[in-house]
Amino acid sequence: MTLRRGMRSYGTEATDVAAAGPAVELRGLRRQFGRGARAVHALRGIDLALPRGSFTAVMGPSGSGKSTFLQCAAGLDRPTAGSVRLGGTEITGMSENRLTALRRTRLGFVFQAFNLLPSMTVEQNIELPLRLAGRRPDRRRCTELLEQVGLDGLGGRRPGELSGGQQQRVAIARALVTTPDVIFADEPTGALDTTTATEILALLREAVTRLGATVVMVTHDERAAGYADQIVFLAEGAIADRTLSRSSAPLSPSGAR
Ligand SMILES: Nc1ncnc2c1ncn2[C@@H]1O[C@H](COP(=O)(O)OP(=O)(O)OP(=O)(O)O)[C@@H](O)[C@H]1O
Repeated sequence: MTLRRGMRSYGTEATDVAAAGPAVELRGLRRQFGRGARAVHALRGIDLALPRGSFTAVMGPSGSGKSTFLQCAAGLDRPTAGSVRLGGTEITGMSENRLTALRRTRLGFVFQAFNLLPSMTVEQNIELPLRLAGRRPDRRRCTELLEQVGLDGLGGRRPGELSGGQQQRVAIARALVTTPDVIFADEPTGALDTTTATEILALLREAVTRLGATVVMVTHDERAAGYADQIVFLAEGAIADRTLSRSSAPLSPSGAR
């Protein structure tokens, strides 16, 4: 499965000023649950900068802080300390309304359980982020995305009439529709068989390589992580290691290539 050429590219369209900076920048990120003797330090000071157009896998044992990392980086949870910049915008301290608006317009999400709305058609699911952001649904864009993810002609179906792999393709199209700064993927192949998982990972890889999308993916699966440019290993809430997965280009200390 490959993304077709001739697609809308990412990059300079919305935020030229910020375009030069990293897509994701985390500084001294801490997240503590509870207090005193019962405090759990889920994140203990994460420093990480992810360039635009990069694919990062986040791995680590159960309880190492992967979900907390994703939630804080995507503005779904508030860190106890530190800062999160997305597409050059500091989100720490943002009001809930502004955060919601930012998530709708500038972030994409792909979940293990697909999280499509069953009563809506495929096309309506893909257009949903545009509607929520108060933007006009764009039929041509939707058709283009359906082609890109290999679902031509299936726009009128409902999610229940699709296979798991097809549903995840819809979720990827939905994540791409707003041309977001970052796509956060949480175990996107966790519910899929090996062959289908490979197709979905190849699709995410191509969204990065050909469209210039930025993907941050939490996964337990080493093979899945192999599709990323780099793997960040968490252990007990800290970055224990970082390895380049596909490229041999060295990473600078700040994480930018
Ligand atoms: N809401 C919460 N309240 C208290 N502790 C929490 C909360 N959420 C997470 N934790 C704790 O923070 C730590 C990190 O949890 P997190 O879910 O981020 O790990 P994970 O690496 O995603 O684990 P898994 O791979 O099992 O999903 C764990 O010790 C967990 O018990």
